[in-house]
Amino acid sequence: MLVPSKTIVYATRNILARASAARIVLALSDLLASKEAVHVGIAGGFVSNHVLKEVARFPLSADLDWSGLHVWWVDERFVGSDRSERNDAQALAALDGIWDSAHFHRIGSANDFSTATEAAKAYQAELEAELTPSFDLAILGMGPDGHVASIFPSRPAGEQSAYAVFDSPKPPAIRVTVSMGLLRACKKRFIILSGEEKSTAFAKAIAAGISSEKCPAAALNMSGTYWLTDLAAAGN
Ligand SMILES: O=C(O)[C@H](O)[C@@H](O)[C@H](O)[C@H](O)COP(=O)(O)O
Repeated sequence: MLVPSKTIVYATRNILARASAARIVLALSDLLASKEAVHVGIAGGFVSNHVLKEVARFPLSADLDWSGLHVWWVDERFVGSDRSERNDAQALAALDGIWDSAHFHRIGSANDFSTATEAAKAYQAELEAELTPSFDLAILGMGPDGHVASIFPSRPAGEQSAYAVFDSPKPPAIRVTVSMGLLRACKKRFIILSGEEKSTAFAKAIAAGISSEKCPAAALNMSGTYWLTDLAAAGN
C-alpha cells in the first residue's frame, strides 16, 4: 500500500518553529540511538534562521551526544566563505554551538573554488562517498514559487546528486544544490512552511497531477514527507 505524505498544521509561526525543532531533536535522537552515523540535510531560510534556533534552545539538545551526527546543506549560495548570506553561516549562527561535536559537510565557497561547477563536483564526490543512498532526514523549506533547496520551477534539473545553478530567480543567482533524486531518496523529510505567501504553492504541491517542473515541491509529496505548516501557509 502506498503511504501518503502527512500534513501537520500549527496555529502560529512560533509554535511551528518550536514544534518542528522538537520533532527534529527527537527524530535525530532516535536515529543516533540506533546508528553510528546519522546524516541530516538542512536548508537555509526559515529552517536555518528560526527552526534551528529553537533546536538550540530545546532542553534535550544540551543533553544529547551529537558526535554521530553528520550535517549537510541541501543548497548553498556560491559567495565568499565570510559572507553572512551563506546558508551554512546562518545555520551555524542559529545553532549557537549546540551541535559542535557533529561533523559538518559544507559546500565549497567562492574562496575555495573558482566556479560553482567545481564546488558542486567536490560536494557530489563527498555525498556519494558517504551516503547510502541519501540523508536519513532532510529538513527543507519551500519558496512561494514551490522551489525546494535551489531547485526552481522551469529550470533544468541536474542529474548528479549535486549540481551548480547559474540563474536562480532568488538572489544570489549562482548556487549549488542537491538534486531532486537525492531528496526523494531520503528516508524522511520535514518540509517546513510559514506564511500566507506559501499557501498557493503548498496547495499545488499536495494536489494530484501538478508537474514538478511547475512546482518542484510536488515531487516530494510522497511517503516519508511531513509537511509542517502554520495556519497561514495551510491556507486557513
Ligand atoms: O538558499 C536559500 O535561499 C534557501 O536554502 C532556500 O532554498 C530556502 O530553503 C527556501 O527559499 C525557503 O526559504 P524560506 O523558508 O525562508 O521561505
